[in-house]
Amino acid sequence: MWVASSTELTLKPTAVALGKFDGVHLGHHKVIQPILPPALEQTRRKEQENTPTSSPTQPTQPPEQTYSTVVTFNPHPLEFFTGQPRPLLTPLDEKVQQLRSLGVEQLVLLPFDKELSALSPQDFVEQILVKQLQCRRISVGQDFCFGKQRRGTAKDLQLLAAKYHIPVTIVSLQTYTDHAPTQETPISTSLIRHYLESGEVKNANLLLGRPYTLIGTVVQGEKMGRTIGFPTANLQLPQNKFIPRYGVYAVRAAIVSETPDVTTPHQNLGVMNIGNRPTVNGSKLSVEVHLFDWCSDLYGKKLAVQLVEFLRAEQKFPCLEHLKTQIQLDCDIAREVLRPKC
Ligand SMILES: Cc1cc2nc3c(=O)[nH]c(=O)nc-3n(C[C@H](O)[C@H](O)[C@H](O)COP(=O)(O)O)c2cc1C
Ligand SMILES: Nc1ncnc2c1ncn2[C@@H]1O[C@H](COP(=O)(O)OP(=O)(O)O)[C@@H](O)[C@H]1O
Repeated sequence: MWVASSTELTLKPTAVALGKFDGVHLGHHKVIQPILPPALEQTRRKEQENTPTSSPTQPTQPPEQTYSTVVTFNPHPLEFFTGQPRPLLTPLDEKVQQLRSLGVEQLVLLPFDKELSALSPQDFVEQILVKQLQCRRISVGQDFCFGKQRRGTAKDLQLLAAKYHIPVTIVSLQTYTDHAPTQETPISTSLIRHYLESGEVKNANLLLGRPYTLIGTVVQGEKMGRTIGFPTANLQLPQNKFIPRYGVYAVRAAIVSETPDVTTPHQNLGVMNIGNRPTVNGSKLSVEVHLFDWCSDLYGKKLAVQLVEFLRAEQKFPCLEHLKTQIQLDCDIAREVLRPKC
């Protein structure tokens, strides 16, 4: 997938899905769907790529090729306006990986600055979408707002783009059925963040359409884990990764290459602790995983850890012996949680 940090570097013409897409959740999938080339078209393109010269059987006038493009803002507009770094469900690398798996060909990161934030809805359409991105088709969510002070709505976009004969698909908010009595709740990034903050991992995973995943490089810790019989791989996460509720989780993990593939099976089962380790008077955040049935070195490797279930809050134990007993219990519970159910 091509990642462009400006419109000059963009492959054109484009079919564009617009939004922030943090999390790339099930609602986002629906917004992205209309800009993806149909399966048949994808096959044709692949065939063309493999054919060195044009063959007489090819259609004489193939439809114009557009690049399926997700257009988003960098930094996140909230970060720009508040000056506060915003932790993300999917930092850039993970977002790229998720979009690629959906079949998106290009990600454009529009530099969100004073100039861009001051564009009127009309100027945004004319300058960015029409002139710079050569947009042929657009898809947005129903609640999409754009232009200066978020004045433009999805309907406005539809009207403005119609002047240039650009069709705009407005995707209604995807909902999921919450607890009884069946209540339809819109899927949103903020709801997923709420679930993760409160340890409701299963709900978060349901809305994401996949498990929430922490991807990081294994770094050295204080080498205490091995002394209590539970070595833990300490993960260094991207600085802006959203951290879920502190505590202990049942997890599935995979050792991944530099560019992790979403299809990598997460075969290694284990337990993860997220917190500051009050028992050993730790003061900074540590994210560490103990893998079951594993005994070799992981330093420097990249691990992708899927959160499956929140087991308990982090506690301060009176001594390491008590912590050790509790971790053994955590492992037993996690094995049960992770056991394939028939
Ligand atoms: C499953 C699990 C549960 C843990 N629970 C706690 C806890 O409740 N309180 C705490 O202070 N530390 C907890 N820890 C963190 C340990 O204190 C930590 O693994 C140990 O200090 C070793 O750290 P090291 O990897 O830097 O050597 C937990 C670790 C694991 C793997
Ligand atoms: N089952 C296991 N789970 C996690 N890490 C393991 C395991 N077995 C061996 N290791 C290795 O041991 C290291 C963790 O040992 P530990 O004593 O906790 O040291 P550190 O404090 O550096 O994390 C991991 O980084 C990894 O290289």
